[in-house]
Amino acid sequence: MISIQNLKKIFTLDKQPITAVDSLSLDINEGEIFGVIGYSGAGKSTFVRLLNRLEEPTDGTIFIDGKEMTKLTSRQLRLARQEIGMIFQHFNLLWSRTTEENIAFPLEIAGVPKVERKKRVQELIDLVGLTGREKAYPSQLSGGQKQRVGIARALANNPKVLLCDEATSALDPETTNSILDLLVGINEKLGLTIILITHEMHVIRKICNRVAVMEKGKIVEHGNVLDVFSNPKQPVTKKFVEQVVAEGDQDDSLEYLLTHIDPVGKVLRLQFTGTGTNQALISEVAKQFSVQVNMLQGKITQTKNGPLGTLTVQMIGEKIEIQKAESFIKEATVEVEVIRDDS
Ligand SMILES: Nc1ncnc2c1ncn2[C@@H]1O[C@H](COP(=O)(O)OP(=O)(O)OP(=O)(O)O)[C@@H](O)[C@H]1O
Repeated sequence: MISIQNLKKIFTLDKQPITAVDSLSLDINEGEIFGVIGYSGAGKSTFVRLLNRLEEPTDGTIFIDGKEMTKLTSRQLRLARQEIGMIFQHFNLLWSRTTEENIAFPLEIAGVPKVERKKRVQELIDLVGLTGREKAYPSQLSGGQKQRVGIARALANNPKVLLCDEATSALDPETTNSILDLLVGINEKLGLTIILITHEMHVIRKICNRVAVMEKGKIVEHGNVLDVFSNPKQPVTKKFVEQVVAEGDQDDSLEYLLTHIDPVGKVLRLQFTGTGTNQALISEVAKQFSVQVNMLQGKITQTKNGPLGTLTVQMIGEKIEIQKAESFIKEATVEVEVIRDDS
């Protein structure tokens, strides 16, 4: 759906060049939710604004749905932008217009006749869960409701792509989750390609299929969310991963725990990387084999593609039963590391 080659944006500030996006190349598939994560100043906003040419690229090419965005005339660009919706951190609503008037705005610009417009606005209001709030002004809406108006407005002209610029950063955690659920629902229902930029790992973990990590205008690492976060290579990626799987903290307390448990059985560290496993595994082990499972510590987080994290357990029982249980766990494609063997 989107193909970007060698994209570059250099701003000039006080006669000094600032490279905000640097030789960036990336392909984004149709229908996926693609996350871009990075710290403040990494170039995320500039990157996403280059996609619909809210910023003009200094160099490089951008193809969206087969159209070379960088080559479009201003009239062609206006039409192409109807196929690219965008939502913003601070919503960017028109404060003197009601919910329905805000949503109708892009339809008015596209020249959609009044009767059709009315019908479409009502459909969108129902889709984003704002039924009953049609006549409210933005000042009368909560943050989450304002973002719902922003989403409905972005979807008005049936875009193929939705760009989300820190769309949940101004919202509390609960509202963030409800907006993320709405985005997933829209992605599934409409088959829309979503590009979402954020500095929050939680957002990536919850809804993205793939992720790119940005630093100093470049993509330093990208791939499937589980692959990138179960095996982060760059220091910046490792820092983000620690937000959801704090392994460093765990090693110290494990050392302590190991000196305080009976030296029996086997201590295993199970690494969950999403491939066809779930937390029911442990209860299954306890049911099928004559072993006791003593949970020592763990941190498992759910991603869109399955669980990710580690669990450290002590297996107590006959040596042969422990071996059987260990093989069973390995078959479930969980990585197993023996931390201590007293069996
Ligand atoms: N219009 C502009 N003029 C000059 N420099 C700019 C402009 N817009 C962005 N920059 C610079 O480009 C770099 C990247 O900024 P950008 O806003 O894209 O980063 P970001 O990752 O989105 O960070 P944040 O989340 O803080 O916005 C920064 O050094 C910023 O100061």
